[in-house]
Amino acid sequence: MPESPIIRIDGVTKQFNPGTDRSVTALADIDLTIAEGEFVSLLGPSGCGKSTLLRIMADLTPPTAGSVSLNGKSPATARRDRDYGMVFQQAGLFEWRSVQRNVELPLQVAGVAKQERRAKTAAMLDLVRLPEFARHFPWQLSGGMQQRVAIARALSADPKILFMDEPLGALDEMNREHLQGELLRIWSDTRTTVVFVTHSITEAVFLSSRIVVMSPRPGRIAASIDVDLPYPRTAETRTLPAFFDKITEVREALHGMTVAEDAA
Ligand SMILES: Nc1ncnc2c1ncn2[C@@H]1O[C@H](COP(=O)(O)OP(=O)(O)OP(=O)(O)O)[C@@H](O)[C@H]1O
Repeated sequence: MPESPIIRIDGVTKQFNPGTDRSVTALADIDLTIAEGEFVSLLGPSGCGKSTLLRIMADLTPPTAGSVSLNGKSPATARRDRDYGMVFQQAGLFEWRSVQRNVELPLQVAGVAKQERRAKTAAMLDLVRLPEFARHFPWQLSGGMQQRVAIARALSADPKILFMDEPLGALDEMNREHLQGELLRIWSDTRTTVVFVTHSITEAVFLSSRIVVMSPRPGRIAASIDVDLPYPRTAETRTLPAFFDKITEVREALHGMTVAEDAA
């Protein structure tokens, strides 16, 4: 366990609509620590609470019990200090703003002067390899390019942490694999800590330094699996026996848990 984790989750439980007949316990007793610079994927069956856990970390919904600390602060303070950025399945760009003006929006909200905003935005568009699209509008870009803009926007204020909720889930397979490679390059350039929600075992193994496997509802942590494949990972990584072995190990962790639940 990391000594001074950048993310610390202690005893988090989440109940929706408590005390009503629509009450749902989405998460139970989650303890998790994540060290600076890790790339951690949350993996588990649909409805196990992956998004809910991410949303609790990102101060989008409060836990019913337990606590979260980000960079030593409460999620609300970390949000104010722009310690984290967030990317969702839909890029969520503002259609009436150019790419440049989408990316600079968090800096504008933070009151950063125009010249500095423009310089930072240019650097971010270089990072995601879209420098020539600064003046385009979102509708002029492919889905994959829109997601790159969303990543540039999430990183524009230099957050220490990047929360990603199935950010590549809407892309076709080829685009998705390409963006996985790009995401690892961006992660290695920025050294941001990434927490990534996905349904895909292959995606989790390719990207992550560690995979946290969650059990069906109520979501609990069933396993934490280190992915010791060396970085940088490339198309060749996908052909290695060690890659397939890790996929099998993760699949068995998921399957074992499902069988145990079925037997219960
Ligand atoms: N706002 C809400 N009100 C009531 N129940 C909710 C709410 N949000 C989520 N839930 C329930 O909490 C459980 C966990 O949902 P969550 O979206 O976190 O799961 P998930 O693992 O991310 O699922 P998926 O992989 O399908 O996106 C589900 O049973 C869901 O129906």
